[in-house]
Amino acid sequence: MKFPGRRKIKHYFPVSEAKPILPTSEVRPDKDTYIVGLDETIVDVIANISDDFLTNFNIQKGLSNLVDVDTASAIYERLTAEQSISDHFAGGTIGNTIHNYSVLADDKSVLLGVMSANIALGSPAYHYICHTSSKVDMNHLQGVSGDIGRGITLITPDGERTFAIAPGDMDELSHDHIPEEIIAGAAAFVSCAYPLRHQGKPIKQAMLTSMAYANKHHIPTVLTLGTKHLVDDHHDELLELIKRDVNVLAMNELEAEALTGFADPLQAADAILDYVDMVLLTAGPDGLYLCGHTESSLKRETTNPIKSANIADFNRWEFSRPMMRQACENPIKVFSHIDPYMGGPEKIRNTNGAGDGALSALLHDISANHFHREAQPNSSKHAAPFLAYSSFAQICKYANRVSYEILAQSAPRLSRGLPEREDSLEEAYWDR
Ligand SMILES: Nc1ncnc2c1ncn2[C@@H]1O[C@H](COP(=O)(O)OP(=O)(O)OP(=O)(O)O)[C@@H](O)[C@H]1O
Ligand SMILES: Nc1nc2c(ncn2[C@@H]2O[C@H](CO)[C@@H](O)[C@H]2O)c(=O)[nH]1
Repeated sequence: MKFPGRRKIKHYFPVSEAKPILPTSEVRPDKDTYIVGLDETIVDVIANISDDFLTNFNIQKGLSNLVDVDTASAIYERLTAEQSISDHFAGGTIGNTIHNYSVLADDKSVLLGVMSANIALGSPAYHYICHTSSKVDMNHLQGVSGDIGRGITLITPDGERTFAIAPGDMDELSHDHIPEEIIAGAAAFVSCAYPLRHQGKPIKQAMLTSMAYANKHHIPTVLTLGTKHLVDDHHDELLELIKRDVNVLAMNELEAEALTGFADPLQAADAILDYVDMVLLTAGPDGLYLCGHTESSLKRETTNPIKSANIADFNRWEFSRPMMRQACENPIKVFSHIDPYMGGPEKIRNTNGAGDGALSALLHDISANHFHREAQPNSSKHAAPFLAYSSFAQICKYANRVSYEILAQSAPRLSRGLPEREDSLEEAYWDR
């Protein structure tokens, strides 16, 4: 486990202690610190196109559109004829998140989903495996006879990404295949709302079963919303699920508006905190918000400039550490916001996965807390049952920094961790 993010002063964090036995690729619930993610396994097929291309195929810009096999083939043929396919990457919003988590934490995660039982060279499954960290344990995937999903990722000249998803067998994950003991030993369970749009497909029940196991074993449950029209189409069902099963909810500002009716991210986050313990809300060029609860007697005041918007002085307590609302005697809401790291990269070619990157940083902080609590239970860090290792403000910095890296690499999966030492300008940023 690597230390999450950077800071001037650290508590003792036993990262360099040698592991007592030989490493294994398979997660051992009683020994390892890991997170579990459930996803539709999707390979992203990246192509640069014009805005007209989207209009011609009736694809809604900026969203994830489900397409039938014929439309997918027609799009694919056109892209091939125009030689506009630039690459194949492993994708899936949760696949990306746990891959990035494993790269950042340099530690294990478990992927639950399907995989083609017979993998041919150059097939979607082949690309998926090639582009996934070896720290992602794939021993619990369910074999299927067909292909995994293909997410045709259409990049318009403004850098915006739009998906045309051809599902293949990606939704065939059965609830019988969910390993309860693996979820029971995790630092967190993470999934996305996408399985809800495949009503009648087994993956929805597999996701609900996983969440029920996570709740049964008091494992923090994290859900990311996926795409705006999914929230519009499944609003009530989604809200019920969130209220019942979710501790941490992640989304962008469009999804937040669809869920709450508030276009203002802060008001939306405030409303969502009535249902969940913590909210990560990314807002593209406006940066990101991390909001949640802490115990009033443990709150810590920020030394950053105080910000006001629709909530006055909203970031006052951002140096507090997140807690589950239930664990607080007198819970207060805490709000933190950060502008994009260094204003964002000079040129953004592709915004795909920037939000997933922020979520993987948050998961790293949650699992680092789990790791530290197991290793140093008497540390003052664990005087109360905190949900994460760092303060809201510190996690914002880390999440923001990771999003920047995704934008700078123009790919949703990190090919390497963050640099050990940042250049002088960047170092000053961590110290602030
Ligand atoms: N145009 C931009 N300029 C600067 N930073 C940006 C820009 N777009 C995104 N970012 C950074 O990336 C983070 C996440 O971006 P965004 O809100 O677009 O995620 P998203 O829509 O959830 O993405 P995805 O669903 O593809 O993962 C932002 O909080 C910000 O830090
Ligand atoms: N699981 C899942 N991921 C998706 C879907 N549409 C887009 N994505 C992924 O979202 C990621 C970016 O957030 C991309 O890498 C896509 O693969 C979908 O329908 N289901």
